[in-house]
Amino acid sequence: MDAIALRDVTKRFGDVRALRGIDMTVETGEVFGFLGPNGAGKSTTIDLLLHYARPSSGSVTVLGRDVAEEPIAVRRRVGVLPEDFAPFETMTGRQHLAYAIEAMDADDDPSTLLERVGLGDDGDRVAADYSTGMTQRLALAMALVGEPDLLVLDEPSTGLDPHGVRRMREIVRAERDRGATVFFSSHILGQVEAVADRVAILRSGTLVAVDTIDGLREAVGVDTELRVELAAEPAAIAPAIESVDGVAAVTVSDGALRIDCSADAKLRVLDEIRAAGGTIRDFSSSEASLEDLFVTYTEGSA
Ligand SMILES: Nc1ncnc2c1ncn2[C@@H]1O[C@H](COP(=O)(O)OP(=O)(O)OP(=O)(O)O)[C@@H](O)[C@H]1O
Repeated sequence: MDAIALRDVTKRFGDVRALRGIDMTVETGEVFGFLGPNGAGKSTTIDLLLHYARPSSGSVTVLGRDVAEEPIAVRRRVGVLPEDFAPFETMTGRQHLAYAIEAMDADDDPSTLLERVGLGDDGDRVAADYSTGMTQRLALAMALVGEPDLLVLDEPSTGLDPHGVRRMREIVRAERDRGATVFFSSHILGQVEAVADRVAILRSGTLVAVDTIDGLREAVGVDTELRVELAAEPAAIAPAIESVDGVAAVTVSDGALRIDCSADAKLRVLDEIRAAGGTIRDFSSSEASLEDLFVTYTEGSA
């Protein structure tokens, strides 16, 4: 069973075509990052998953159920961290959790959840007084109530300090290890890279890529820059490397070879240098950042 399946989903708001035919499957047990620039349609997609809004056309299946037909059954198995969570005026963090536990008919211990998200010392404070990051931690704790089969996290890192970001990542991994599926939206790319098994990139309501991070790098093509220092003159070796499969360009700078190549060509390049008689003193490689990939996929007119 897929955790999420969208089939030819469109969503219009008047003249705005927020989603333009989305086909996407999230497998059970994976951490799936949902990326896109502002206005791409991420929140709209999440609203459809949770039946907060209906698609203009197409079908949305979550945990094997058609969301339009069984919205309540679906929601009982889904933990949600909404983008715009605002605590109730007078309730403490602990009371928010007690409320969520009752609503989910679950038996979690509020103290354990508060500890888990790093609010162990603040559970009895009024949540409306929490800082942005603390509010986000509380929202995550509420999403974890009842060991949901699917976690839907909308921009979960918003407002978190580096400790909070790390804790969020650890919780996401722990939830995946427990068997849950995690679907989270973000435009903070490094965090997606660190934790997602696969990512989808949305641009102006259209999916432009669904792949692993490595797969995206490969699809974009030239993605690795190798710098190799040789014992002898590098220019003599350069022609031999140009013909290696996956190499896009070879240049000599500062007495070292600079090779632009695909990620899987790195070892072939080093082998070829040795085969051509070169002695490698040192080498380093830098890979295209997710930021570069994101720009590659989302820039230009829609
Ligand atoms: N209720 C609405 N009425 C009219 N237009 C809407 C509505 N909700 C969303 N839109 C439009 O749909 C498009 C997608 O918006 P959405 O909020 O899904 O983007 P997003 O990817 O979540 O962006 P962000 O990263 O800025 O949160 C935008 O053009 C937005 O203006």
